[in-house]
Amino acid sequence: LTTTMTKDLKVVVSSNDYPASGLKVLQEHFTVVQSKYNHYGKEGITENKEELMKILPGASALVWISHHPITKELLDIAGPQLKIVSTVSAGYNHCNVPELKARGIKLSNTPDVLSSAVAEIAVALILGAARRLTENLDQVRRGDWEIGFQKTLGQDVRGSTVGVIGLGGIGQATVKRLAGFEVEKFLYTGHREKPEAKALNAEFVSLDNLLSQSDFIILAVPLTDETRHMINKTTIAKMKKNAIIVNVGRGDLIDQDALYDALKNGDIYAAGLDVTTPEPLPKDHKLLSLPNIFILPHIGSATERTRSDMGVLAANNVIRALTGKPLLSPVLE
Ligand SMILES: O=CC(=O)O
Repeated sequence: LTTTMTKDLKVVVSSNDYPASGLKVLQEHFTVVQSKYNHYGKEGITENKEELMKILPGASALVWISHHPITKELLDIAGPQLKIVSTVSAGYNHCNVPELKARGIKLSNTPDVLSSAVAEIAVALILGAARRLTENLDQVRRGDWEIGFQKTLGQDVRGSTVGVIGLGGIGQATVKRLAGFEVEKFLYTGHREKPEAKALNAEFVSLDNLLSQSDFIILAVPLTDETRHMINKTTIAKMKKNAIIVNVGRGDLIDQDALYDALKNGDIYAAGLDVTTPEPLPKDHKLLSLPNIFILPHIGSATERTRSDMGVLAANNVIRALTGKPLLSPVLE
């Protein structure tokens, strides 16, 4: 297909804050219609939903910037010519894969390009939780510093055992970054042993082993029916008392009621979360009443370079789908 032919094809971009670099790639090939609204912003979901209802009909591709679900209704409104949903995220738990599959619609995501940025946030969460940054920042903000040698003491990463649940791109990038912290031992668990683990000095163990041995437990798995609430009352009971849980995957990997109880009762030491349920977390949510939790507002991939790379990859997947070529990062094809 030549560009003049593909110019007849309509590509819908679901939000007004898609990176300019990605938009430029799309506009060279297609007629791009972009929503005036941001899924997350003040304008909110309702306005954007109405806008999408207006702009979706006739779309050949949908570039999806949000974790709001891809519903049957949206797909019906788009129409049978829709060839691909290109989600600008690594996670695709919001994409209704069975429905896309049933309709023969392709799905792509943006893994790998975000692994280092998300790993940097995993390191930030580790340090934030271990060094009690929530409490310590509070002291600075209040102008009421605790004085003394044995004040709010934290935990070392040096000499610790770090357990990674899900040694994919993000898990591997996190281990690489932590290598300089003099970690004693890296463990990981997942469906199968990973060839990359050898070079990282990471040992494959069962989930139970990882839970009972790790000082830091890092969640870097996708959210699926299998992983939903994998951190719960039962699995927390297997952890060490000084365990620190870090989550850069999805909020629903953790049963937050169980996490709250464990942090409140001192059954584990702390948690660092970049993802929660819901997002945004209401400011009166009970998790925010805890001193031993360090929460960030889902900023894992939120750097200029990474978001731009994600935008361009999503655009290139659209080009490939609409010109009959294999996707660069397929989920479904
Ligand atoms: O959460 C972010 C992503 O899945 O890319």
